Amino acid sequence: MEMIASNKSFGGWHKQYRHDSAVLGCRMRFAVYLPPQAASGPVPVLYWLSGLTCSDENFMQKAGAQRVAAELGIAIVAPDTSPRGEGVADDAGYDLGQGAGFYVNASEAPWMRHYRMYDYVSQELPALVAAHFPVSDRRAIAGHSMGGHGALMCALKRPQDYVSVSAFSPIANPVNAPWGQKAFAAYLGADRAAWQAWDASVLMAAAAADAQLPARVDIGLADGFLAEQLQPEALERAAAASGYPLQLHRHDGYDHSYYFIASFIEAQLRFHAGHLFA
Ligand SMILES: N[C@@H](CCC(=O)N[C@@H](CS)C(=O)NCC(=O)O)C(=O)O
Repeated sequence: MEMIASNKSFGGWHKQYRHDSAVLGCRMRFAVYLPPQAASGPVPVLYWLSGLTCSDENFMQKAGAQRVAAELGIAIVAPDTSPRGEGVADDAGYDLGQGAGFYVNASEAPWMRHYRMYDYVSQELPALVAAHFPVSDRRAIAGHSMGGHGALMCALKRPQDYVSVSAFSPIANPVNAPWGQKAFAAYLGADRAAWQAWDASVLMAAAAADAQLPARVDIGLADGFLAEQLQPEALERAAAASGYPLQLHRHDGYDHSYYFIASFIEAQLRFHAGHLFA
């Protein structure tokens, strides 16, 4: 692991690293924010999964999360959104291939060789972070859009690994949305039965009572992707079906951008703190 950037921020440190991922079979970059409290002992950690076209940098540069993370004493880890590199399969579209890994493990050629983002964000990266940084085993997960869905999916598939989950503008039901259908057809194949295990609304509707985590979702009502791609009502129906403790907040006038995320990241961080420090 090689450190490639280090910036002091609100008394803590933003750092970027490169490492060779065994799971993805390529060199990856990720970012960490370490709050000042990390200098004197282990701190809980929030994983942030970004949306289409993003890298580890969008959240760290645009969300303005460092001030509140420093106050609360929460580390934040932001991975990239796909495997990367010249030898890694790609597509000309912004919504498939590099920058658009959808946090699934691909089963189809040519994607299956590198696109194993679920295993990367839920297992390889947390193990690497635990080995190199002063973090406790209290872990939460959050994300935006494709990454909002990824966060919900990770929390639903591995509830034992997290204490809480949140999302901004998630693609709530990808098996029924154009972005999700395009990506899942490529990564998982034509058989839609195989897609179900990677859809947060499908998983939430079936979540057993003892596998449910506190969940907060924030949606902007002026988000141009809301009706066609995001479909938050699918998640609401799923939560109602299983009794899942989902808090869905709708915000008038906000769009899909980081201006929206920056406006409510404090609320999401305080939500997670209530569980990370419980
Ligand atoms: N480029 C796409 C949208 C991509 C997009 O909105 N990406 C979101 C995540 S889904 C994002 O966070 N973009 C990067 C940024 O705003 O920093 C389009 O124009 O339709």
